Amino acid sequence: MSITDNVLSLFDDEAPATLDISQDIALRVRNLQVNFKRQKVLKGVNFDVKRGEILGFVGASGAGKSVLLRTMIGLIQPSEGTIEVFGQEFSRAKELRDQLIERHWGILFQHGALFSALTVRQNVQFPMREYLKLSPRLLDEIAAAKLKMVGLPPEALNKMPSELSGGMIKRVALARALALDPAIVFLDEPTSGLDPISAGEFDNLIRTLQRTLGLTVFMVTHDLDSLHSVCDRIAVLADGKVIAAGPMSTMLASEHPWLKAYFRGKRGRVGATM
Ligand SMILES: Nc1ncnc2c1ncn2[C@@H]1O[C@H](COP(=O)(O)OP(=O)(O)OP(=O)(O)O)[C@@H](O)[C@H]1O
Repeated sequence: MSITDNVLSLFDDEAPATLDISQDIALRVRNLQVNFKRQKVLKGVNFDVKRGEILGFVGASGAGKSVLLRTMIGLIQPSEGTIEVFGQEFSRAKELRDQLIERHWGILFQHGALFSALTVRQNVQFPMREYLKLSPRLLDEIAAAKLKMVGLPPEALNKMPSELSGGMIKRVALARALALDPAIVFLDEPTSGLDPISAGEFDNLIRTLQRTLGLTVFMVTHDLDSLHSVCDRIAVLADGKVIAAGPMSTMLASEHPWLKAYFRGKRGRVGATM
């Protein structure tokens, strides 16, 4: 039995020593409800994210996508429901088990959320310093490797976030999200604020990383191009619930008024005039 096993057993007899990331369902959300005072934002959300897929999550502005994402990563406490990460219930997990689960995911917040007083290198190394005990040399080597992975040159390592373009900030934030070799990545509007070419390149990067690293990706997005080009499946949030989930072909075939307006409306690819 390892030291981790022993410590875990002090907290909870049934706490696992490791997370079984080979399970088919990476994330399972059931009857998730979130209330703010009298406002019910999530009214019983149900969906799965399969291991290795990119799930795009859409919904009208204010529908509750950010609330859902923040609840899934433990920043908001749900009033009801469960979130399972590779079969382990996250919402009721004890502190140490939380860490066990959090070790397996990376998060890219909407605007990158880099630490402005830290260099790119320090930003990418931040999660490693928090969770791993590595030599400074190894930390530097890993930071350089992660940066290369997201298509940035080694010169970027010593830059401050204020010296980076919006696209570079997103890439550094992605490198930081990948720092702990996560199994799951949460992306909050990854292409927002990028020009169409940079957004397309970022989509390709996500797809390439998902394929090469076998990542599971949960992505909140308004970007129809991303939904068409990188998402394996799409889930739609409306009235506090998931009203549809499936591949793009299912979305395009739906006669639900909101889905029709969103995917086949003027701004959708099908409805767009050249
Ligand atoms: N901390 C909070 N306290 C109270 N209400 C909140 C809080 N966070 C979000 N809300 C409310 O929850 C609802 C959903 O907000 P949320 O930001 O999740 O929408 P969204 O779908 O992400 O929208 P957008 O696409 O515009 O980003 C909104 O009515 C918002 O005002």
